[in-house]
Amino acid sequence: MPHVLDVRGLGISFGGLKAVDDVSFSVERHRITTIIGPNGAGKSTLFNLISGALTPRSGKVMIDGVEMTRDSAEQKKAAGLSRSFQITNLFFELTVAENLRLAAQLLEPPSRALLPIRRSRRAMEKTEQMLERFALAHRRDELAGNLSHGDQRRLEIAVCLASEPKILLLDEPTQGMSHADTRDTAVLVRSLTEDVTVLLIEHDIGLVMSLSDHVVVMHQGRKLAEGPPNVVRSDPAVQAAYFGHR
Ligand SMILES: Nc1ncnc2c1ncn2[C@@H]1O[C@H](COP(=O)(O)OP(=O)(O)OP(=O)(O)O)[C@@H](O)[C@H]1O
Repeated sequence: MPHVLDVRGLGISFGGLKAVDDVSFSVERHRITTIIGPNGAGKSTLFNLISGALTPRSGKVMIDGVEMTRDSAEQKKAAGLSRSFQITNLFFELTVAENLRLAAQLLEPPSRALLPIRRSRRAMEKTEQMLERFALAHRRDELAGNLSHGDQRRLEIAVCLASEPKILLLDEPTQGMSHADTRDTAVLVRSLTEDVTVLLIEHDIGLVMSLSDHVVVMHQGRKLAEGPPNVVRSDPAVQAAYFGHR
């Protein structure tokens, strides 16, 4: 079976700057792979190249063995790649349940996509499932805009999952969260791997070490190292570049 995501020799430059330079790695199914690296290392650019927000100058992006390097973000989404970035997938003026139903509507075949949402049984069932799983059932009729920041981030992840993607790209899911919310989100992200493969960008090194199955270290646009968290952490090159000491 092919890897759910394969990145081969990916590169892009901005002016003279090689923001991502010849980066290759594979993502194993149902595991958590985390991209780390100092500010400006190229993590967000790499995510943009994978998700289709940017088109690479060189290299390949394969989803489930199919080359999709130059496909748009929408095409990649249809192929099962979903990206959560902060809370940008939410409609603040709709309720929690409505946000989920809209996303779950994508589960319907195109011929049924224009049915009134209340007649879409699959979307309704998925919505209920997500409300339970993400502990948002008691807030189902609240406007998304009125939720706490932590609940909004949780709803954002739920919305991404409601369309049953194969792979979920999470960009700093705990940024700006309280200690308690960070802990809850870590538990939640870990539980997601039952259904989906997770690719993360995360700065909180404690979280990276406890949550990741596999870590890819970026530095100045290049892949500096990759491996299990404890192996990567003790790598002298990573120590020097990322943790700032030798
Ligand atoms: N659209 C752009 N135009 C020009 N330069 C860019 C653009 N996007 C990113 N860069 C540059 O590319 C490099 C990599 O940036 P990127 O945002 O990918 O790093 P990062 O690892 O995500 O950093 P951070 O942790 O601070 O978010 C940086 O030097 C950045 O200034």
